[in-house]
Amino acid sequence: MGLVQLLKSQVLCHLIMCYVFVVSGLIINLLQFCTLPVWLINKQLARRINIRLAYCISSQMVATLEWWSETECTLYTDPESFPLYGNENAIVVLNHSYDIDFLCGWTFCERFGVLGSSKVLAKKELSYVPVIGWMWYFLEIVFCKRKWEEDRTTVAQSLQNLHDYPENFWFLLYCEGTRFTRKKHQISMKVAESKGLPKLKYHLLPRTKGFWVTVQNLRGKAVAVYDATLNFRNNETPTLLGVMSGKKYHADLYVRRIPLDLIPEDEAECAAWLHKLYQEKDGFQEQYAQTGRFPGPVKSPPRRPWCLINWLFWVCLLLYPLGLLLVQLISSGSALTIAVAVALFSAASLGFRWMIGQTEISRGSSYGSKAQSQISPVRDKNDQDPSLRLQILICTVG
Ligand SMILES: CC/C=C\C/C=C\C/C=C\C/C=C\C/C=C\C/C=C\CCC(=O)SCCNC(=O)CCNC(=O)[C@H](O)C(C)(C)COP(=O)(O)OP(=O)(O)OC[C@H]1O[C@@H](n2cnc3c(N)ncnc32)[C@H](O)[C@@H]1OP(=O)(O)O
Ligand SMILES: CCCCCCCCCCCCCCCC(=O)OC[C@@H](O)COP(=O)(O)O
Repeated sequence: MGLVQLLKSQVLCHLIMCYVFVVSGLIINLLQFCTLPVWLINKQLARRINIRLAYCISSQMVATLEWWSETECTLYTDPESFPLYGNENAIVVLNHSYDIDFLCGWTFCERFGVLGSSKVLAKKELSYVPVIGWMWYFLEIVFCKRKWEEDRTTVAQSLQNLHDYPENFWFLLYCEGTRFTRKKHQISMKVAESKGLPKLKYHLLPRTKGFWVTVQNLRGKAVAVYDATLNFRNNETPTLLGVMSGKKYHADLYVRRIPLDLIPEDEAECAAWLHKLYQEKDGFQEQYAQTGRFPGPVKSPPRRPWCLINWLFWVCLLLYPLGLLLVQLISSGSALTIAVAVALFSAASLGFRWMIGQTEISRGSSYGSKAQSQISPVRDKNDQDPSLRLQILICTVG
């Protein structure tokens, strides 16, 4: 291990990175809060300001991936679609199998110039995460409780609000609804079996309602669906801590552009369309497992310097006051002051670890792994015949 690599793997380095990220993030959150009056006077201006402020936060994580860990991100796509990426509004459908799949998604957003404006259908719990979750409020991110009866109106309304959004954005949908684990996979395949759907090997059974509501409500605004399938070379299982330790990963992303007009409007047909899409995605993953590559030519956009410049700016700005504080602390010689500082430092470290934990599949939710979370009583009563209901219940409990 070289000296630089050794340095990158040090906990102290990670703490400094987290310090810069959190303190700069909170400053930006505050600036975002200050845009509220602008919102009342000129909504589009407030949105444009918030896009740039959000970029200052998310691009720090992208810089960590691209410049610190030097992870390679390769794009497989057809050359005709390539010039359209970043120049139109699109719905992105991505597999949800890795701790850092969202970060790879962000990297492509950055390279196509839509990082600040990009959106996601995110679980409500993420809105409480400081910095990222708070930033998302001002970006008009669509949150869901993963309870359809509650989500159907709120999600549709939030999507409608995006119709006059002033800049191009990608709207990310993880149709699997939760991250892949063996247990969740087993359960979702039992659900697939009970619905007479073909089994998937590499994906959870997609949840179709969020996709349908998104497509319906973004019609006229988004023009395409980008079917994106992500994998990592050599069976790598990347983590955020790995990235922060300077570990270099190799991500491969296969993207197909599908015009939105080709997607059926009818809910049942749209659901069937999505199930078919996931069977195709599974096929691509199988090909990747066999050959180590996705179909189609490679057309990778290069990394851009802006996220690194932004990161260096915040590092320079925030390390000086931290150093000054440490010097003053040590020279104060007061045991009480030092004890308070140590306590604060420990609390901050725990907070940073909790934030990083949000990205870890091993600390993920139980959504999709319990029978009760899958069949709501209302839908149960209206949508399914009793024998099918019983069958699913037996399958999921079993
Ligand atoms: C050129 C480059 C291109 C691309 C680059 C790639 C990407 C970049 C793009 C943008 C980046 C932007 C931002 C990224 C940054 C950060 C993102 C970080 C994370 C946020 C992600 C999340 O939080 S994921 C979790 C939240 N999202 C979702 O859940 C979306 C999917 N879910 C749905 O659509 C759901 O339907 C719902 C949430 C709307 C409602 O959920 P609910 O559970 O209430 O209802 P469902 O109807 O889904 O469930 C019941 C039906 O499902 C059947 N069932 C039961 N058990 C299961 C099971 N285990 N698996 C599957 N299905 C199951 C059940 O039988 C019911 O069936 P019905 O037939 O009645 O529907
Ligand atoms: C410079 C680097 C400093 C890093 C500091 C820490 C940053 C923490 C950022 C937290 C971002 C959280 C995004 C998590 C995205 C995610 O993947 O969410 C999972 C959900 O989809 C599904 O959840 P689940 O049902 O639990 O699988």
